[in-house]
Amino acid sequence: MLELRNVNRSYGDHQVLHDVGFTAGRGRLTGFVGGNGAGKTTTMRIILGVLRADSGTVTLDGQTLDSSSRRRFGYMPEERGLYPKMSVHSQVTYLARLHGFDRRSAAARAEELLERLGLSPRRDDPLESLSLGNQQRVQIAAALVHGPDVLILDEPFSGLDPMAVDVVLDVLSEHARQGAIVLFSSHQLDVVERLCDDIVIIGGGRILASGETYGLRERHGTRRYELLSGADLGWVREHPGAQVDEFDAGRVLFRAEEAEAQQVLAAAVQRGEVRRFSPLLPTLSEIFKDMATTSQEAQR
Ligand SMILES: Nc1ncnc2c1ncn2[C@@H]1O[C@H](COP(=O)(O)OP(=O)(O)OP(=O)(O)O)[C@@H](O)[C@H]1O
Repeated sequence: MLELRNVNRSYGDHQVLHDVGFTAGRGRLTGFVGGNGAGKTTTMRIILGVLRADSGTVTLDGQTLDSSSRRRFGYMPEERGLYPKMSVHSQVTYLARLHGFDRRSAAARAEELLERLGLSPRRDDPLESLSLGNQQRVQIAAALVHGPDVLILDEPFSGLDPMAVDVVLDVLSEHARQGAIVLFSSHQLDVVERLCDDIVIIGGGRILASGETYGLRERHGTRRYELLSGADLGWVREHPGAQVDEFDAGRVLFRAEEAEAQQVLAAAVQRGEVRRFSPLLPTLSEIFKDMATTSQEAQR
């Protein structure tokens, strides 16, 4: 497990991280989300040891990190840094060689990753001739080349089309299933919601929430309910404790506490055939906006 505790960091007299603490577990995908300037990249750089924390600790399986344990890390930075003129295959092979693979296994490892990431047809093309999305896949191959124990990715999905998102997701999930820690930042909350086991939300340099994605959605906010009936549902608007968000004759979307929602359901059964009654969890995007607003208000 990767664990951060009470990590603080300032640039000059501007404090950008305030007692940041969270964990990222083995075998799981952990999404790190926050708005622009929230502190994601700064936190990731501290984990990687390229930036020092002013105070606080980062440990891996209980041990303080040093340069030797960090050799088992893979990193995909936000600013991409590969060789534009080199061919895709040579590039990934070269990086594998730097990590100590012999010539033959480096070439085989590169081949395997390019195949997995759908890049085989472009293996001999120079990086600069690839689309940005494909260059990004090469960057992911570069981060994975040595089978890292801890994989940290800054915005790995930005600029990828939905098919490419799925390809990359498969590769990352498979890597996590082999026992690695995979932590990545993303602005794409729909993607994070769909694919992450755990989530860490940061706002203004403070951790606003962390834990299992589903649990967070279950715990947070007032539930919404969708009710479909053969009869008109206009009466729900007058029902005490129910706040209607959408209404269209036989369909209503409303917010309510559990007890009131059950009363609405009972009343609907009295009035006609209920075709569907389903609680809807808030989306990550709704939770995130809510938390970001609350934290901005708290800091004013
Ligand atoms: N080298 C630096 N010198 C001064 N301030 C910095 C430096 N790097 C980052 N900051 C500031 O630290 C804060 C956090 O930045 P950081 O890059 O960690 O955020 P982020 O969450 O990664 O943002 P984004 O999603 O926009 O990339 C911002 O206010 C930023 O302006």
